[in-house]
Amino acid sequence: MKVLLTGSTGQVGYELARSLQGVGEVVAVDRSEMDLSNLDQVRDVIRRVQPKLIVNPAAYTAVDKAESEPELAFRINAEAPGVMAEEAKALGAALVHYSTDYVFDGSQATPRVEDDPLGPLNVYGASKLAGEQAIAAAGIPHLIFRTSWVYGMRGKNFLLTMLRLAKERAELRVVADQHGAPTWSRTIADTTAQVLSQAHAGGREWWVQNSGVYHLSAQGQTTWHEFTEAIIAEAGLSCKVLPIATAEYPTPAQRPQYSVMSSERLMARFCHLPDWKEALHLCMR
Ligand SMILES: NC(=O)C1=CN([C@@H]2O[C@H](COP(=O)(O)OP(=O)(O)OC[C@H]3O[C@@H](n4cnc5c(N)ncnc54)[C@H](OP(=O)(O)O)[C@@H]3O)[C@@H](O)[C@H]2O)C=CC1
Ligand SMILES: Cc1cn([C@H]2C[C@H](O)[C@@H](COP(=O)(O)OP(=O)(O)O[C@H]3O[C@@H](C)C(=O)[C@@H](O)[C@H]3O)O2)c(=O)[nH]c1=O
Ligand SMILES: [Mg+2]
Repeated sequence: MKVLLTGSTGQVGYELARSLQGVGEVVAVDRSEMDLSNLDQVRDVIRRVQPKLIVNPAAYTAVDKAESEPELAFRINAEAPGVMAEEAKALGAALVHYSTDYVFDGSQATPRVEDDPLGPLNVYGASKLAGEQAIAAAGIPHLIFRTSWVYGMRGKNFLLTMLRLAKERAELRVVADQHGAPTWSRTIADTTAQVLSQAHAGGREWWVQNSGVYHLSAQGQTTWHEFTEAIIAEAGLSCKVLPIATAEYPTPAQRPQYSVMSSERLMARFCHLPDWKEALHLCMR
């Protein structure tokens, strides 16, 4: 089976390029070959490759910058996935896509389930929600994995930022009133591969039964402050980490106060997900 993989230079895409090897023949394209802001090019590449499965971790992920580039964020995060869905429909292909905890407004302090009300607070979240909707509307076999606070040992992420800052500064000031679940890029890729091997075994009927949205986050919950303390401890560093309020760290984009998601649906149907601290330990080891 031919699999078209986007965003292979990103955190999740890099891991997927490895994890999907068992799923099929992977054709990985980067921005130079398929620029998601160029919708004609997205169409052309899919028509040329003719995949049976498209896996799309590529996205506009600069949360603060998106506030001043809403058109570009929507083109990449909403219109391009919409084009992928249309082309998948024409080819009889399935689409695997990724979304975010930032589709929730974070006003309720209990883990969100897939069908809970949505209400993104920022442009990035709104663009990702529009992408989900475009895919769902196409009526194709699809999986949308909503994940959160992604980190890993490569790419741009909070963990690497904090390790860098910890070496430059005597103390870090980090918000302690935003709650979420840090998720290792490798957990996302390996889980995707496991689900897809079940899909492969189940054939067409599997997609009819299982298409839809799934939360895919590490178990447990924390704050950016506590996550930073855990990173510093795992790295054996001794930098002080001061808890601050969101108001003390002003940013262009508003972020949800509580965006923990329940991954029970995914775990009940497919496989277990690790606790965030266990995964962090494995990642940093
Ligand atoms: N990062 C996070 O904390 C979270 C991410 N997600 C979602 O998970 C998915 C994977 O995210 P993650 O791997 O962390 O993202 P990264 O920011 O690590 O990677 C994004 C990828 O998208 C590519 N990309 C960006 N713009 C374009 C474009 N115009 N054309 C082609 N490729 C482009 C980047 O390419 P290049 O290297 O050229 O820039 C890169 O490969 C995304 O859907 C994201 O919305 C969900 C929750 C949290
Ligand atoms: C660097 C830094 C950040 N912060 C705060 C700012 C913010 O509220 C919080 C997280 O900062 P970041 O900008 O790294 O995180 P952010 O870009 O908001 O991360 C999000 O990215 C997108 C792509 C997602 O989909 C989300 O799930 C989430 O992972 O930490 C501090 O308090 N102190 C600091 O020194
Ligand atoms: Mg960021």
